[in-house]
Amino acid sequence: MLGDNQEPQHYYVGVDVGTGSVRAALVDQGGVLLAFADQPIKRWEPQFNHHEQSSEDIWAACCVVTKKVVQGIDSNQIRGIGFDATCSLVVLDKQFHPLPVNHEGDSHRNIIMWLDHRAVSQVQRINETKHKVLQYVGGVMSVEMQAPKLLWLKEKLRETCWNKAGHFFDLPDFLSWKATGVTARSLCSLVCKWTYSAEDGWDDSFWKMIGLEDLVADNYSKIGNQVLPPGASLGNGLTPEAAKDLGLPAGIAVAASLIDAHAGGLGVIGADVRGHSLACEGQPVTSRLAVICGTSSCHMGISQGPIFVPGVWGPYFSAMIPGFWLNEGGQSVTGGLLDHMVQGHAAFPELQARATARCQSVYAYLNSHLDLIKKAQPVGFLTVDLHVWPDFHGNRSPLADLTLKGMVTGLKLSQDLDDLAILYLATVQAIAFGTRLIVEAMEAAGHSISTLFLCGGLSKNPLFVQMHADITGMPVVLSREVESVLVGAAILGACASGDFTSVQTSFLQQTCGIDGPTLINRKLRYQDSMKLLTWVSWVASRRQWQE
Ligand SMILES: Nc1ncnc2c1ncn2[C@@H]1O[C@H](COP(=O)(O)OP(=O)(O)O)[C@@H](O)[C@H]1O
Ligand SMILES: O=C(CO)[C@H](O)[C@H](O)COP(=O)(O)O
Repeated sequence: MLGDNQEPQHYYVGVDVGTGSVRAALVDQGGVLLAFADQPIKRWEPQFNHHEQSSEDIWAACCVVTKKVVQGIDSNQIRGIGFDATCSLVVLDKQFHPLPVNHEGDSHRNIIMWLDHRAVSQVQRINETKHKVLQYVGGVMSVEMQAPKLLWLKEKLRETCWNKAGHFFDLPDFLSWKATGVTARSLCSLVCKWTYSAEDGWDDSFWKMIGLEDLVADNYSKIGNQVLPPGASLGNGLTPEAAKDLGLPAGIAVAASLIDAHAGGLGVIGADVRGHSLACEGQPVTSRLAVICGTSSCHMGISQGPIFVPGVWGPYFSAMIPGFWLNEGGQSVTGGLLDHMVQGHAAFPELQARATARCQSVYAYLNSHLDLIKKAQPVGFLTVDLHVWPDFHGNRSPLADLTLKGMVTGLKLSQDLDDLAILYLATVQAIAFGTRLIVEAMEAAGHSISTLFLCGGLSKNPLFVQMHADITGMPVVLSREVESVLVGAAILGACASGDFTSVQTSFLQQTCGIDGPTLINRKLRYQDSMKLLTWVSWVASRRQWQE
């Protein structure tokens, strides 16, 4: 029961749609996460580099997890809901029904996923235009953005998809439409993936130059001509139909969404770090780099003015934190690469059996196995002659080259569990070196970064976190709340509810306190510098060879 002076408790729901699963959380007005649920989602790869999903499957998963987290809660106390999602392309017809994005005509598969690389020829032609909008995506458009995918649909599926399409949504905007019936797009998705400018709006000449003039003729109604800042309240809130689906009251506030990496950035970048003797204490928030590590890793750095970093997406105005410019570095597969390397190894069945016997995840088992095999030797020595080049799915940043492939040097004939553990370590190190290259490119262009703030599934892996500290030489901060991406989504809902005036004044500060033990040793240790020297000379020789 509430005491006389006690305010009634308010709750917010955050929903995060990642590549592999959908998660939801119930968060209170102090930013504390009270309930969590997750649910896997389907994914199809009908041919190499084509990756598809289903918007109906994803919405159904959102409903399952939301119903779970609000169970037992008085629905009158739930004030708002926010969504974030991967920046995948959802295609619907004029009546909002799913349209196929594949040659098979399977309309269930109506999403071209963010990591889909089918539009290679289209993105090459877009980049050849050297249009000025490309300055705002790091100088080179990525095949993972929406314009090349739209062009692919027009060129390859004109009859079955393009001519019938009524609505192309970024997945975060699809979810807010599904919840409210409002087709307004978030500034975040349009600026980051669709070449929209927060200051100047759409650039007609770009769309005409790349052969998508029909979108202009239609006044952009298919891709968005009403744009709202993330966290803005949409329409009349949750529709009765969506409310029934989600198990929430109709009419509660629904926020304009964020892309998942941006929700993670919002969830961690404002952390209150006082009292931990960190370099960033007393420094501006622009000295922090949020690194959101899931299937991919995204490196989010903000600045007061625009900074143009070759090969790093942006600068994007107000796309993550209102009033700040954003640069977004990225590695297209990180968690996805670790899963690929580990699951594809001959010793994987043995690893799985041993991890299951100990009730551990395969990664926890591998980390303890590395502790055993390194014995008195420092961990960096284990990989002095084994190197991984991690661009198995091209290089997003800073080389911005989708044609790059992965590589492993130093392999032997043996394929036992020790070899698997060492290959896994070398892969983690290669990913961390990738982050270092991105940080160096951002700093060379004018960013001044002193501290990394990690979140996402990979931040639960202590080896991954430690290697990022060792290899970048920077302290790594982890939020007390592990599910920071969901906190970011809930911040949107809190903002839309009107209980807070902006995303900055929501419970950002309270939420992102840090734990003592999560502060990571910032010193490069000797063993790691051994690896550093060999890797850096290997990278240098590989670059020479490419040139
Ligand atoms: N407890 C854990 N320990 C180690 N790695 C983990 C753990 N949980 C998740 N991961 C890694 O994180 C990745 C998934 O992260 P997640 O944020 O859930 O991804 P997504 O948002 O892309 O669905 C997996 O590829 C896996 O490698
Ligand atoms: O490009 C993106 C963000 O800008 C993708 O949405 C993101 O990389 C995919 O996220 P995750 O790896 O967590 O599933």
